[in-house]
Amino acid sequence: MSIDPRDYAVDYAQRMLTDTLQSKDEGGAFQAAINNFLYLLIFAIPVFGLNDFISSGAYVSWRDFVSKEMISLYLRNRNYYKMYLRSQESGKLDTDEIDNPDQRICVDIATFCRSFIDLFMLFFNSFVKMVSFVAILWTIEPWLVVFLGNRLHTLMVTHLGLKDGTVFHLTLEETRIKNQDSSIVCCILSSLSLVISQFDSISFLLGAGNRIYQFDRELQRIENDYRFNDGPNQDHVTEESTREGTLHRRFAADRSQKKDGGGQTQTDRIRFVTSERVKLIGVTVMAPSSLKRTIILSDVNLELQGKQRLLIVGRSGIGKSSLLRVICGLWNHGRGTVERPELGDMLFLPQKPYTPIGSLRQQLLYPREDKNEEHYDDQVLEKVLERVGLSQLVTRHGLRTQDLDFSKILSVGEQQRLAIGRVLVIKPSVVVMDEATSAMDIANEKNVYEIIGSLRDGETSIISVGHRKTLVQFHTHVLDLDRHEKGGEALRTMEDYLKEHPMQQ
Ligand SMILES: Nc1ncnc2c1ncn2[C@@H]1O[C@H](COP(=O)(O)OP(=O)(O)OP(=O)(O)O)[C@@H](O)[C@H]1O
Repeated sequence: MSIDPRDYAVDYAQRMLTDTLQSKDEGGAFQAAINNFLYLLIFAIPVFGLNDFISSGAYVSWRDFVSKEMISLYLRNRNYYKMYLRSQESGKLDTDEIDNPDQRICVDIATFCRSFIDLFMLFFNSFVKMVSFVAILWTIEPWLVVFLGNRLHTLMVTHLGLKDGTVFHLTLEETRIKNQDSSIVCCILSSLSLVISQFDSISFLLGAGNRIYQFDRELQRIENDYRFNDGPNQDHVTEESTREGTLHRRFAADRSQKKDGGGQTQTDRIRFVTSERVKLIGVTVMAPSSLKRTIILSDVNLELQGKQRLLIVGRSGIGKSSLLRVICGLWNHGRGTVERPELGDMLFLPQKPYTPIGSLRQQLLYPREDKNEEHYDDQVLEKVLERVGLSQLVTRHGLRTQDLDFSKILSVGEQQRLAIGRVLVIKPSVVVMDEATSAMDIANEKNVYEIIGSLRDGETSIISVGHRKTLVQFHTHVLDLDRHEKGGEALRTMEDYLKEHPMQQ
């Protein structure tokens, strides 16, 4: 059953024409009907056009706003990476696994906004139409409204089991009213049965809404963890705390005890302090399981000066990646203090870089926020790509032209070089690399370390984890976690380390 008001307007005009033809154009009624038809067109075209314009405009603006908010929350404070880690831990933690975050942002928000606006317009139009038709009916015969009220109830029930045509005939026969009245009955009936006819759209709306709600709730949870455990308040904790600071810490302590059923205390959180250099003081790293606190590494001490490049080595599973996550503020489970620059001044490069769907330019600017984007010149970015050996990508895809899923287009080695391009854009004071060159050939790996070594006049510190022997030549110091496990001095110069491990050369 059609419920588009345009159909009813056309039906109404057609019926007027038919009536005048049936009455054999008494008194120039046909000409009047033609004129009415023309007036209706002149009035209806802009009104219906405006209706579409407003609903499409509302959809685009709303979708744009919600998507930007979600993207900003997703990318802020490395939330995307924390979400990825949480999803891996979901078997061990009481968290929901959030699948396909990109799809939730791209598709679910669009589906939700579109369905909501379409349904809203539909219900609104139907409501207005029903009220106006009831009013028309009232002007024809007031008793019809009361009579039809009772009949409509029966027809609504019948409608569930009958085809539209049958309902139409039933309506005609039962009410024994004129053509106009019967079409009014159909209108009212279709308005009332809207929820049934729109059942699919309502299901889509609820499904998409639920997926967005889950995603948002998980992001808020991660964001709260950041605010109370890794965030700026915690970074600048001093003994002479303000009232606000005291409250924040008390809240964080209450919260962590509540969350871990009292099994974890405030002392099971690593303290972060902003500093120019990376320094670890008595850092113990724990696995983020809510049930059992397994210690991965205990009492690690380390101080890294500018120009120093640290390679973290040790057997598989000893805790190299976990230590990097702690340094970058992705994990805070454990004890001790981590001093490090502001997170915005550090760049963490995992083995498989995150490539949000977008243009080549957006890949390079990630994780910089949108508002800073225009600050970067296209030519500068093209030079960056040239330096990491990816200038052919500009010819192939353009810098701004296409939104692409680069994780499917580029090889892992190329994605890793793209991530190095981000280092050139951001020029951080500390670069943390977790097997970030593992898929590159030797020449590209050498080029990458030379590039990072040349940043900030060589003042950029590097902390790497990797198993390849070739990495030794690019680092000045080694943190040997195997030695640390045996109780020996873990931090040594590369020279000393190589005396003991000549095979690594
Ligand atoms: N989310 C987690 N929850 C519980 N345990 C974890 C979690 N992530 C890592 N672990 C455990 O912590 C230990 C250290 O893991 P990590 O990834 O840091 O080792 P790694 O030295 O980097 O290993 P590899 O060289 O193989 O990459 C491992 O025993 C691992 O199983």
